[in-house]
Amino acid sequence: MKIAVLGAGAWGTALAISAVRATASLSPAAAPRHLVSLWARDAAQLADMQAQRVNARYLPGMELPPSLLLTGGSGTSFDALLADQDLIVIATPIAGLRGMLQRLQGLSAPVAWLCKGFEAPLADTPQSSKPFGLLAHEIRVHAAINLRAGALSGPSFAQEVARGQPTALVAASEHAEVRDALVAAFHGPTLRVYANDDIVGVEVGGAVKNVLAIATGLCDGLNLGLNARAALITRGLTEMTRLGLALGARAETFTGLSGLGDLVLTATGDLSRNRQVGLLLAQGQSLAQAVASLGHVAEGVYCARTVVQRAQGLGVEMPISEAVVALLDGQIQPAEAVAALMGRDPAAELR
Ligand SMILES: NC(=O)c1ccc[n+]([C@@H]2O[C@H](COP(=O)([O-])OP(=O)(O)OC[C@H]3O[C@@H](n4cnc5c(N)ncnc54)[C@H](O)[C@@H]3O)[C@@H](O)[C@H]2O)c1
Ligand SMILES: O=P(O)(O)OC[C@H](O)CO
Repeated sequence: MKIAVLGAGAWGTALAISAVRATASLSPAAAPRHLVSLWARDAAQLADMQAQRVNARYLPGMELPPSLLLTGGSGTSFDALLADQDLIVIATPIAGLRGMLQRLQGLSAPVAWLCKGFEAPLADTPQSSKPFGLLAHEIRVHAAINLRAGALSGPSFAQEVARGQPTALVAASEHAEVRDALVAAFHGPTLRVYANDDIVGVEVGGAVKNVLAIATGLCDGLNLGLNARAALITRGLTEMTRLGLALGARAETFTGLSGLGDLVLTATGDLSRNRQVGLLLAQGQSLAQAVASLGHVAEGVYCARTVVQRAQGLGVEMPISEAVVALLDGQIQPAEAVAALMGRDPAAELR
């Protein structure tokens, strides 16, 4: 297959490396499985990657296979890159998705995005017509309705995928040919790709787990204990599921890779940028300091308010996400967030 990956951050680079690799062997000299192009927005970063054959800014220490084509630029060179691809993968944060989809309008190749989150509400849109930030598949409806597209999601740290460590992902789309293209592109000896047609559930899971990972990072940074962490993860899964069901998702998706799977990984794995934000806030850093020290996007910081707004609009209770928003907005201190959650009235576990 010919595959173009648009965005040379940590995750786009890792998946590009993975798609080139034909076997479990990490030898850069092995024959490539697919013809893969990695497109970088930043000219200086592109030049550096071409010179060093490493993405030192976003995925240091991982050699780029010789057959991986490194490219950049816009205008006709961008159009030429897209002209004859079998799959186009958008590897930007959700903030860049709308612009990318608009540039891809009219293409017939399947398109997939990797971002997990809700788009921030658009500043120039009247409150009355579109008050909430959107999930990625909702952005597609607004920006490029004719594209056949979907999401590649699930529990996956870029560094582990680039190293060829065993990982399972989920290819989500209402279009079977998009799911099939993602499986054909990425399923291999070290990466299993499952298909799911519940894109709403997969995207709610991927977005909300980032907010919950901030909460568990905070919990662990405050040394509240393993009981507290297990409680946060479990009750977090409940509130994620409630929002998903209200948005039209299927319940089973939340016990799958993009629900429980990604929540466990991100809430407990120190490679998570969202968890790191919680850990740094617990140390007394300001949100600005925590975000600046990461150097990578932590989507939960940007979408927590939208998660809560959409839940409130649907009458869905999300107390953990609400506490994260109050904390990120500086309305409460970490210890007060804990007190607010523990001080809630008794409730039935199942409602
Ligand atoms: N890193 C991971 O392990 C991982 C795994 C799964 C999913 N994701 C998701 O993938 C998305 C990208 O994450 P990442 O880790 O690669 O981020 P990153 O911070 O490592 O890199 C982001 C990349 O996107 C580019 N970019 C930023 N804004 C852009 C815009 N408006 N238009 C075009 N390009 C833009 C940057 O130049 C950079 O190359 C996020 O939504 C993240 O939640 C990441
Ligand atoms: O580093 P995070 O917190 O953005 O998480 C990365 C992936 O989404 C984990 O699946």
